[in-house]
Amino acid sequence: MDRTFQVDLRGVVDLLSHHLYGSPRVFVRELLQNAVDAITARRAVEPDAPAVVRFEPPALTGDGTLRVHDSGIGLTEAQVHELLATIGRSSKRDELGFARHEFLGQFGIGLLSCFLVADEIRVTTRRGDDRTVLWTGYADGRYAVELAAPDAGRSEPGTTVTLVPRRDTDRWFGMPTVTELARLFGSLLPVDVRVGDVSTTTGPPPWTVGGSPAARHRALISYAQETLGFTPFDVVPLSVPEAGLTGAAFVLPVPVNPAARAGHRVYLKRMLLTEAADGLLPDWAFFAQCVVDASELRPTASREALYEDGLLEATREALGDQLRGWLVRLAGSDPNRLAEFLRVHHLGVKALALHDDEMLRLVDEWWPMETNTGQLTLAEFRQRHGLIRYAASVDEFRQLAAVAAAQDLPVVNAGYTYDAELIERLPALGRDVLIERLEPSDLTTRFDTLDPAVELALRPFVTAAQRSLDRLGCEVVVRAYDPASLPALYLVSRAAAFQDQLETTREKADELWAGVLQAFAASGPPERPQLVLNHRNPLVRRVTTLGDPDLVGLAVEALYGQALLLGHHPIRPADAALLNSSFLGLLGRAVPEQE
Ligand SMILES: Nc1ncnc2c1ncn2[C@@H]1O[C@H](COP(=O)(O)OP(=O)(O)OP(=O)(O)O)[C@@H](O)[C@H]1O
Repeated sequence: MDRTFQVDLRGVVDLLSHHLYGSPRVFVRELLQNAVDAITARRAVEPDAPAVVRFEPPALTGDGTLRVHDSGIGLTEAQVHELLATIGRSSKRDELGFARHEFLGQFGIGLLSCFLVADEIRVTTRRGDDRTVLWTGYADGRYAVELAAPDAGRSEPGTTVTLVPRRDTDRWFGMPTVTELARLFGSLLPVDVRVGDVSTTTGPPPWTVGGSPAARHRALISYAQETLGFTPFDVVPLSVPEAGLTGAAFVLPVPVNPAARAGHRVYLKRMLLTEAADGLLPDWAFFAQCVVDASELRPTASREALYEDGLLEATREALGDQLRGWLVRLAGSDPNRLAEFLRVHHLGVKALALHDDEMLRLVDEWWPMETNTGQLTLAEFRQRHGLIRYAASVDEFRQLAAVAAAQDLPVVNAGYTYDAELIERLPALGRDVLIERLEPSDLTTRFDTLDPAVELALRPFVTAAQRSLDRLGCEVVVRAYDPASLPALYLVSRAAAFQDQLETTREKADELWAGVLQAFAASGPPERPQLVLNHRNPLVRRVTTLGDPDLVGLAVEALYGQALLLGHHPIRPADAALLNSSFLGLLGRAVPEQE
């Protein structure tokens, strides 16, 4: 024999309150939604029927209950039995079980949310000229239906829902709370919602208000100030017809952490769904906060988030296109504003440019980068210098920018977040874009070698100098280069830097790991870092002519230490010890001994 499931209503209410809804406050929304749907249904057959919903909190009813009156379609006795007594039954789905387009509700559980705050729900309803029906439901699952006496029925069609508050839920029934919640959820609804005699609806969404575009823009700016709490950098109108979506994206006036962005305010059929929707815009668009109203997007059952489906995905893409279009238009019409925008949101735009050619072009053309020939956009840099040579870290740029400039070698500082990856992606924009990462050791090839006679004369000096730096794994070279004021430059090729790091790690690692790391070590003689002394520097010249080998050692060590410091190179313990001993040694020589 077939049997029917029994439902323990207390269990279901517990499920709703702890696992579905974020807060009991949703009962106001569900009541409002049912009233609006009932009005929609009535006006479909009776277009001139009144469209009023009125909340009466206990302060007005005087009997401790909250009542909500609507001028909706009402229910017949048969419908009361069918719809109110079965969880999950809804009049708002079609024969195939799909949510009907014109209604807010669809799941058939909304009324249950009232049990989050009430022990008893009474529905007094009249459909057309039918007798008024009274339905009373209790939190324990019992319900009763009766017909009102002919002279005690409602005077007009419509429904009144009465909630008898549960113990300890008073705070949800105060006049200010009910008013605030009615405003929050329903301020844009196309019906007149009142709490007592106070209207809580403000009319249509501000982005649909007629008038000139400039007036609408101003209205949206004040809307953002009042509702979102900031003055937007700009407002972008949004529209996605497939989703029945209209709205506006407010470009944030300050940088935001992409990971901690604020959600979007989403209305479905002009009823607030959430103030913190996720997934409405593509991730990269974290510089905008949207307020939208959509008729076709679906809510999750809790009505607190958007349901992730193909339509939401297509909508997200369309909204992304609209924001991208705004950016591109701004570049064309108001470059100064665009520069201002980039100053605030460059990180977001750059993150986007990693995958998007249009955005890459925007960065290429408009984002000023630090170079050793001043601030330039990459496009300007290419125009002036052809090849984009870049230092991939800020330290590398600092070490080499001035020296490279003196060798007429323009270099871009690509050490900031995303910059190196963006430059490496630039050739995607056109085959004529040439890029090259600066290799520090290449600089030496630009320095002038010395006259052979001079070189020969310097040999004893170089041998002495090399002896003192051998234990540090550094090679001493003498060249002539600009600027003459720079006595020495410490150059380390990327391969050598890697070997260096490997060596340090190997010293610290245990035997097993040291063996593993050994496998990475380059075969063949390692490329050594170089200390390139500048023969154009007067002090260096004097050092090269010193007769005392000890003093040569001290001087070269001091030059080595200074080159390390100037170039922001890492200082190893051996370097620090050397810096110390060379400084004290030189000081000892400079200060004559007292007899
Ligand atoms: N104020 C009202 N006037 C007329 N009918 C109502 C009213 N409130 C509820 N109903 C009827 O009761 C049914 C169940 O309501 P309930 O709020 O539980 O679900 P729903 O609105 O259909 O869907 P959802 O769970 O998405 O809100 C509704 O489909 C509607 O037919």
